[in-house]
Amino acid sequence: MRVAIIGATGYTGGELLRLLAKHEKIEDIEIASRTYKGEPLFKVHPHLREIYKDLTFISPDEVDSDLVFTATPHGASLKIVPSLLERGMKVIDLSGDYRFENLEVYEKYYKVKHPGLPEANIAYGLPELFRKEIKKADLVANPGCFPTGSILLLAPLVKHNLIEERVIIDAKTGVSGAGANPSEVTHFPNVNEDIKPYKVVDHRHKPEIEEKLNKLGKVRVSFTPHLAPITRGILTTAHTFLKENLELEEILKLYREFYKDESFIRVYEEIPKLSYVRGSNYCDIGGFAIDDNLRLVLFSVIDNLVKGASGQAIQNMNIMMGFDEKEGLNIIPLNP
Ligand SMILES: NC(=O)C1=CN([C@@H]2O[C@H](COP(=O)(O)OP(=O)(O)OC[C@H]3O[C@@H](n4cnc5c(N)ncnc54)[C@H](OP(=O)(O)O)[C@@H]3O)[C@@H](O)[C@H]2O)C=CC1
Ligand SMILES: CC(=O)N[C@@H](CCC(=O)OP(=O)(O)O)C(=O)O
Repeated sequence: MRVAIIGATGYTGGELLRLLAKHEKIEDIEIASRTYKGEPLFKVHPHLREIYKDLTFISPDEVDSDLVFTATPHGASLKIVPSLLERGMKVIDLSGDYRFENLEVYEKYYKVKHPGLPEANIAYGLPELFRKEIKKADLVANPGCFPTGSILLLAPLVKHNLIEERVIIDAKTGVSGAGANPSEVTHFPNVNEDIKPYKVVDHRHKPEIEEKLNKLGKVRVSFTPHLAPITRGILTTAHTFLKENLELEEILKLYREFYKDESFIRVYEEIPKLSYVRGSNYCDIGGFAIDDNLRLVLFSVIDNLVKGASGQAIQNMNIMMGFDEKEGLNIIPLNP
């Protein structure tokens, strides 16, 4: 199979290349960039030197593959994706441009005018919940990194109607979530030895989490992200209130049952740590605790560049193409 990556110079593009190098079904890869056309891959991704021989960047409009990963910023994907679909290519878009069914919500949070959804089978690419739709899709909207950790963390409780409508999600993210372009916010002295809340009530992942969880049950989401002095990883803490008293064992059993057939979800009693999933496609869920106000608190961890982006994109490709879902993703986490 022939795949292309547009935006291959970025962090998620580099991570796609790292993972695709071990994918048995990939015969050929095209890498596209506006700024590095004609340059060899290792100029941008020196860690991939010798792994891909003689691979050079082409221009995005030269791409001609069976499937294209658009690892481009929101707004840019809106301009690139429709013509790829028209030319008969399948697309997995890593931006937020095709994640929303309600385009008014997209426009409100992204401050970008949406031209409308293309005539194509579009699926939200969270395999654990939407595998059937992904199988039939021509265009998969790969989920945001925070939504991946948050939706997987809360789905069993919402689906089984066990919690009150309002939930609070507090998440800490690594700096690679902001992409490869440095900024004042991501400058080392501004991040190091500090933790900074940002977009405390209006982050664009709040409505994404809400729209998708509402397919399972009624829920209203409050979400606050924090930037932490780490490179990779998202730790998500959810505060929920149980409708009735439940034993922790019952909740753990419910989670194990809900995810029993899922290769990339691990459920356990202990509080999960970022290092348990670093570099891998796992989402670990654990640390369940209930206080005397019936607050149930629980945690998830993912690697934002893997399950939160490129690993999940490959999982989606595997489903779309009928490959083994784990192909290319048998990665053992890097602990510590
Ligand atoms: N980083 C993360 O953890 C996650 C990122 N995402 C999403 O994935 C997408 C890629 O993210 P990430 O790799 O971090 O971003 P980067 O900023 O690291 O890379 C994006 C790449 O897109 C290309 N690009 C930028 N603007 C345009 C444009 N107007 N037209 C065509 N190409 C363009 C650039 O390549 P060049 O200049 O060489 O053409 C750039 O290297 C984004 O939409 C992001 O929101 C989603 C989940 C997690
Ligand atoms: C640290 C940091 O800045 N993280 C980014 C994560 C966004 C992302 O990667 O997802 P989208 O594709 O939805 O933009 C943020 O909070 O906006």
